[in-house]
Amino acid sequence: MDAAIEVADLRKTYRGRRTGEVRAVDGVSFRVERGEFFGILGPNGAGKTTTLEIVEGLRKPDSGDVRLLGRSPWPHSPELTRRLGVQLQASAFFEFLTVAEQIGTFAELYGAAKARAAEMLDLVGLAEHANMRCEKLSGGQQQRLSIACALVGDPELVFLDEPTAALDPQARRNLWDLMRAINDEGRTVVLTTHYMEEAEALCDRVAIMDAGRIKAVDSPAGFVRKLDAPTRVTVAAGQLDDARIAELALDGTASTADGTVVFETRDPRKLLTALASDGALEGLAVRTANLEDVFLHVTGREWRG
Ligand SMILES: Nc1ncnc2c1ncn2[C@@H]1O[C@H](COP(=O)(O)OP(=O)(O)OP(=O)(O)O)[C@@H](O)[C@H]1O
Repeated sequence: MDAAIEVADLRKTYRGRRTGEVRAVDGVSFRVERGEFFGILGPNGAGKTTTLEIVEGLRKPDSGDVRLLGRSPWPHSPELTRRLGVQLQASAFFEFLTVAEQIGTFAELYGAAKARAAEMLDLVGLAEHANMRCEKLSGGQQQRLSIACALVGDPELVFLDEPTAALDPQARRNLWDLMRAINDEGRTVVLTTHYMEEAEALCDRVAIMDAGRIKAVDSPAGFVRKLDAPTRVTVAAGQLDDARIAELALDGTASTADGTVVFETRDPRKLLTALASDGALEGLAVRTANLEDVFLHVTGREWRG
């Protein structure tokens, strides 16, 4: 079977009078399998939206090739469009329409049944707001409505461009559940995000993007495993004397600052057992490497999501 997405060597340069030349996408290639939850993670301006818009067939690249479900997005074909669900970063709703009218318009465009529109509103938790005008919805509700509109045509491949940007943590978690459910139904999902934890929590594989390029692609766990970074164990100072700290640090490092002792070890189990038997667990914190450390390693830059 064809891959869900195959992208080869995409390039796009914007030319502005004030900004000069910006190489927004600078040789991007990747492949997404059917049924995958694929993330494109990168800071603001990395080129995620431009990449996604090209892949969706909304923007033409300067060069490069895109295949969606085995077909080129150009020229547009209704057969292919019907199999795609696109949620854009800034959704423009017809503000005078109600929620039901808005999604009804999308349902008509996709040739979907009225019942399907109601079902989607239910799925995203907006059924009781069906008669509310779109302009009255909160930010989170608008994001959910735009996802419902993207799903109404029952797409195989769903694109979500930073759907949780600017949402409060609770609304973000609710959307995570919704995105998981969409993928669990067998749909391929492509998500752009600048939230590390989001990519870590949702994606089967993540492409780390920076300055127009994809720097690496792997599963979140695979990235961290390959990094082979030590575990950082912190306890409150004052529970261990210097000699014991040095002894416990034998297979790693230890430093004391700001009232805490920080160990870096490759054998956290042994260290934690020793700390427990010393009764020195006050202020304990254990931190393993995460995608933030991976980003630093892969790009040579601190994460500034
Ligand atoms: N229409 C445009 N005209 C000129 N420059 C643009 C245009 N769209 C994007 N850019 C520039 O291209 C670069 C990549 O932008 P893009 O929006 O693709 O990145 P992004 O990773 O999606 O960032 P964000 O999270 O802020 O949307 C940025 O430097 C941006 O300023």
